[in-house]
Amino acid sequence: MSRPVCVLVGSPGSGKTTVGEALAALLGVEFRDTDQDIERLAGKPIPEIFVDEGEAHFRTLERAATAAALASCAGVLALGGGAVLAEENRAALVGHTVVHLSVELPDAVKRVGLGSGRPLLALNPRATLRHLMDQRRPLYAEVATVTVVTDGRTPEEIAAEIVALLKP
Ligand SMILES: Nc1ncnc2c1ncn2[C@@H]1O[C@H](COP(=O)(O)OP(=O)(O)OP(=O)(O)O)[C@@H](O)[C@H]1O
Ligand SMILES: O=C(O)C1=C[C@@H](O)[C@@H](O)[C@H](O)C1
Ligand SMILES: [Mg+2]
Repeated sequence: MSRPVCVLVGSPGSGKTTVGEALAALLGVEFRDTDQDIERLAGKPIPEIFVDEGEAHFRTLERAATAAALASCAGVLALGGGAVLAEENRAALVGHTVVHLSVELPDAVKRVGLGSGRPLLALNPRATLRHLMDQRRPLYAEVATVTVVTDGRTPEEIAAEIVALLKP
């Protein structure tokens, strides 16, 4: 059993993967991302899991991936944007250092763009993102031990702020 140095949560486009990689490099620790774990185990990209098996099945895989990563990651761990929806995942985060990367709609829309790879945002990304963010904001706040604002800032600036926050 090991525990992550910190766990990153936040909306799609908040920068969990990008900031997480930069943060792990600064700290000299491994970077782990449950979305990548799920894709590796399933042998296909997340959009294909949504199409072939549906969102409920993806959420089942996500609960298992979250529990496994919390128990085995000793570095920086990024969770999926929707992981906080599950009470089981929120309960599993108690006692961990959880950093909420906050982002407001304009920056989130710019970052997510019209790119592929985010099945929930395939239709009407702006309205869907607004709805997801309104629904999840209280859940990110519930699990977070610290919130870091990301709007208008580079991933490197954000990672450096987190390093400072993690110092005892
Ligand atoms: N602070 C930032 N400033 C500008 N662009 C950023 C910033 N953070 C991330 N990005 C860009 O936004 C896009 C989304 O970032 P990223 O994939 O890291 O988000 P995420 O939180 O991991 O999303 P998801 O929940 O979908 O996995 C990427 O193209 C990334 O380069
Ligand atoms: O916001 C969400 O619900 C998701 C975010 C991504 O990280 C992936 O976990 C998946 O595309 C679902
Ligand atoms: Mg990501």
